[in-house]
Amino acid sequence: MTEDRPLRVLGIEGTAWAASAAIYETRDPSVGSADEHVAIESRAYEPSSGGLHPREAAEHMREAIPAVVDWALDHARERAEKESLPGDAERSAPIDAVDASTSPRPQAPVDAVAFSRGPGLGPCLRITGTAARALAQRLGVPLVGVNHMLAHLEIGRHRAGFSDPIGLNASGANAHVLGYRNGKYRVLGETMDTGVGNAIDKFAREVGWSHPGGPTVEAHARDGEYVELPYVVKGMDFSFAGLSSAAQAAVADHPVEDVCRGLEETIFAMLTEVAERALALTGRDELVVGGGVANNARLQGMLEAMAAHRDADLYIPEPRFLSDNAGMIAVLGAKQFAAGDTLAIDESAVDSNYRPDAVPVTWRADPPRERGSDLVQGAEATVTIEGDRVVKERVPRAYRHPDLDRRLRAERTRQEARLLADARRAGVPTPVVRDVEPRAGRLVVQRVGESDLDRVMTTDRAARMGRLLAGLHDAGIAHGDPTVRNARVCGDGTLVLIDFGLGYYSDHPEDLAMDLHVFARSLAGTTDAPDRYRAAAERAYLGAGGARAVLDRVGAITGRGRYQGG
Ligand SMILES: C[C@@H](O)[C@H](NC(=O)OP(=O)(O)OC[C@H]1O[C@@H](n2cnc3c(N)ncnc32)[C@H](O)[C@@H]1O)C(=O)O
Ligand SMILES: Nc1ncnc2c1ncn2[C@@H]1O[C@H](COP(=O)(O)OP(=O)(O)OP(=O)(O)O)[C@@H](O)[C@H]1O
Ligand SMILES: [Fe+2]
Repeated sequence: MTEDRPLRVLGIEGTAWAASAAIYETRDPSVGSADEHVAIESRAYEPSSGGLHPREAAEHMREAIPAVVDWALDHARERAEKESLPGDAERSAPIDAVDASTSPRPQAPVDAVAFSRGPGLGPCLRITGTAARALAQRLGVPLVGVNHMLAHLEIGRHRAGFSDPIGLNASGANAHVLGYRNGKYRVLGETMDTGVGNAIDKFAREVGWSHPGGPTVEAHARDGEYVELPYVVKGMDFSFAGLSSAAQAAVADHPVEDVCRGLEETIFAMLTEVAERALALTGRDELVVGGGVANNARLQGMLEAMAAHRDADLYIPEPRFLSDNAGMIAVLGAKQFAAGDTLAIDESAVDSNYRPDAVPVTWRADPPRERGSDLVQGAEATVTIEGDRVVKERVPRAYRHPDLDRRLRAERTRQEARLLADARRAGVPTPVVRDVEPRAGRLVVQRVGESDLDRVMTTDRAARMGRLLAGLHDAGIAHGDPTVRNARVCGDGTLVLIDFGLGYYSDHPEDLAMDLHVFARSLAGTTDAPDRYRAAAERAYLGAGGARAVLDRVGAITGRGRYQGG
């Protein structure tokens, strides 16, 4: 902003439970700071019983949105009156003499109105959208449509001053890990079923606790002993459905405090693990977190321990920016407004399934891309090269409960050794296993290849990867994590598959399809021509026995990340 008066943006949030409005005032929305001005007013909807009822929530929005917006406008007017404006002639110009796109806020207290366009509950979104449109028109200022999920992460990037972090969204209706690349935020991993907050809230409701259950579960977990529950991570995707039902069943045999502890330990270890995998895959060293569940002290502690372990910078926004709030909408709205990313009223429809990776990112530049050092720091193991051997050690993870940690390290080491050998016998190139000590989490294998695939990706190599997966699947093995970092390229161009730690035996199309999905995801997160590589791999994969059925499932998985409210 070059003018001497600041930019002031009104944000409105109303996707599910929080009716919220905020005023963000700044001289430069590309630079955040801890003392910048963000004023937020929110009214929470409390369900009469059970979980969120969309109709009731919409009724709440109808009542509360006008009230919080009035509060925010009053606040903006007070701020505007305090501005010293020597010679600010345009402020008093009549509205119709000024082109709102070049010189906004002729008389209005704000320069733009930003609103949550989705994802969220349809009836709530429509009320919020209508309010935002009416207000922008009445004030004669532009309207900005904000993706709620990106707002959850951009507020952290903004306040931290990070340039290119990985983002972990831990909210009620969602759970995903995002990384920016070439104009879009790419989904690196996400829940295969419910949102993380919903999974916890559902368990809490079954136990008879009121909504939202997250804070109640947290309070009980503090006095609990860990109990084992299903831990499901596939590549960088994860699942909570089986976990929720197992936790409900476990209440019959264990004190509820213990089940709460098991639930938290398991769910948050899954989220921390995928966040770490995303950092390792993309070679980044900054992490931001967003969403209501990120209020949880145990999740925060796990992420802190993980980040410290790998020397990454972690930023957790203050609580008022974690749970749904209009402050994050106003801040991202201001960035979009400054980039000219505004909406025509007749193109401003809300979208209850608005995916974060569907948003063209107008407000930030591409960072310089380099993969730092050659030091090998996998997501879960330390890999040491000793001559023609590679020693892979699954070192204990301090963020995990010791019982869960022991179990995962031993299981994965044992399974990896078995699958490497079986794949090899089936004709799929893998390193020869020299030694395995599951309890120590230690595996010694033959050193293979000259480079990881991500560094030397070509269409031909993508096709080779497709053929290797076809061979593996014909042998009844799902790799579990076939990213571009888990294939090695030899001098003659052939590929060798490594890292079977998440692999398992299966011939279900859904499981096998996950492999192709994980590979495609990793292409989008690390290369510049993901669609071409993906097409080449899938074409080559057609050589596999049940290829058609598997490829059909891949399509279904890719389209799966829908908003699941309530
Ligand atoms: C689309 C939008 O409407 C939705 N918003 C949303 O879910 O509200 P949010 O404020 O981000 O998160 C609410 C969730 O956050 C959980 N939560 C709040 N405090 C918690 C705590 N201390 N521990 C665990 N969960 C907590 C609640 O139980 C609830 O499930 C979303 O972002 O997915
Ligand atoms: N047999 C091998 N020969 C040569 N290099 C290897 C071998 N095994 C592993 N590496 C190198 O070490 C890196 C990490 O190994 P691996 O993927 O097995 O560990 P990880 O911790 O499970 O990693 P991630 O979970 O991030 O994929 C590989 O990307 C590769 O560069
Ligand atoms: Fe949210």
